[in-house]
Amino acid sequence: MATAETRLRPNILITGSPGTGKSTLGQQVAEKLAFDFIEIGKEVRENQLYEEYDEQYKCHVLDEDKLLDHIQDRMDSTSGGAVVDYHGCEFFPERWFDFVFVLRCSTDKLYDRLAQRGYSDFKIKENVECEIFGSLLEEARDSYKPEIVFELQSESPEQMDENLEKICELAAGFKKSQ
Ligand SMILES: Nc1ncnc2c1ncn2[C@@H]1O[C@H](COP(=O)(O)OP(=O)(O)O)[C@@H](O)[C@H]1O
Repeated sequence: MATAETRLRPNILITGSPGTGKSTLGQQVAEKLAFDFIEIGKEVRENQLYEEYDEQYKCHVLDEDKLLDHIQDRMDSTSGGAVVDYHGCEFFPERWFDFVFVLRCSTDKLYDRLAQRGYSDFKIKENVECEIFGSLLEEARDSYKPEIVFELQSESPEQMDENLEKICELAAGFKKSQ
């Protein structure tokens, strides 16, 4: 079972409210570093890692145990190099991640992005409120050591580029900083 001390490459978690840009940025980070991109939503859908369907939210309810079992070998591997994207973080084993990035976005921009996705008013409101309260940042700070948690604004393409640079720089310094 690998830890930060034994992993050859860092494992990276990109979290934040839905619509903040996790999958767009995660894809770019994984490509630039030649890491594996683990998009949790996609893994859950493709491998039926869910319980019942939630009519109100129009989505399946994640089965956390099934998901953790499903990605465990990749996350515990000594080679590391996983970029994980999910709008939650407290149920992952703490040892899995060397860096946790929390994307943030203003509520008006987030509203537009979620409306463009065709989300219901109910679902938009829930997600925008989650962003207003900074729920994901709080969850990340409660779940991981403060020195590995980074808050990143994700409102413009320029910020997306800056975030990509910052993550790649930190990943490159991973072993040096141990
Ligand atoms: N920094 C950004 N600047 C401008 N548009 C962005 C930014 N980040 C994401 N977007 C756009 O917002 C939408 C949601 O992004 P996405 O990566 O799917 O979010 P998430 O994975 O967090 O749900 C997409 O249309 C994406 O192009």
